[in-house]
Amino acid sequence: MKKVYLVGFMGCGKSAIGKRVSMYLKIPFYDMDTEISKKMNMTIPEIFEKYGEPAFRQMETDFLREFRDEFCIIATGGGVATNDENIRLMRESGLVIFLNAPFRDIWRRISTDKNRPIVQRSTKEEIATLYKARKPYYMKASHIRVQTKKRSLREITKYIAYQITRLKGE
Ligand SMILES: Nc1ncnc2c1ncn2[C@@H]1O[C@H](COP(=O)(O)OP(=O)(O)O)[C@@H](O)[C@H]1O
Ligand SMILES: O=C(O)C1=C[C@@H](OP(=O)(O)O)[C@@H](O)[C@H](O)C1
Ligand SMILES: [Mg+2]
Repeated sequence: MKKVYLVGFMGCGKSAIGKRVSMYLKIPFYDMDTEISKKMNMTIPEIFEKYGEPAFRQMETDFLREFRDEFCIIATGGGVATNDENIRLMRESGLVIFLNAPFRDIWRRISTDKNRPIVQRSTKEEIATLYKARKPYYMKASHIRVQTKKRSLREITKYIAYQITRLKGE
C-alpha cells in the first residue's frame, strides 16, 4: 500500500478525518480540492464557474495520475470515486476507504456551505438522488467501508489509523 484515499459523498468527513489521521499517524495529508485550488489559484466554485464541471473532473483525474509517489493520506472530492478510471488509478496505487454517512448527517453539514457548487445549484431532492446514485460507486471503489453514524471524528480517526497500521505491513 502506498497511498490511502478517503472517498464518499460531500460532507461525509473526508477532509476533516484525513487531516486528523495524518496528525495521529504523522503521515503527510493532501486534500485534492485544496491541491487543485492551489494549482489553479482559484476556489472550487470559481473553477466550476470559469471552466465548467467536466474540466474540473479532468483536473481530478490528472491529479490522480500525476501526484507524487509517497506514503500519504489523500482526501478526495465527493465526485472522484464515481469514475471508473479514477477508481482504477486509486486502487492500483493504494488503499481506498469509504466514509459511509447517512444522508441526514450529510445534508445537515452541507446545505448551507457556499464552497460546494453542486449544492449551490441543486435542491435537497436532487442531492438525495445524487447520494443514492453515487453510493454503488463508493462501494465498488473501496477496500474498507466505515459507518460514521453516531461516531465522533476522534473515534473514526482512531479506527482508520488502526486499519492503516494493520495493513501497512502487507
Ligand atoms: N463524524 C463526524 N462528527 C462530527 N462532525 C463531522 C463528522 N464528520 C464530518 N464532520 C464535520 O462535517 C463538516 C464537513 O466535513 P468535511 O470533512 O468537509 O467533508 P468532506 O470533505 O467529505 O466533504 C466538517 O465541519 C466536519 O468537521
Ligand atoms: O461531490 C462533488 O462532486 C464535489 C465535492 C467537493 O468535495 P467534498 O466532497 O470534499 O465536499 C468538491 O470536489 C466539488 O465541490 C465537487
Ligand atoms: Mg472535502
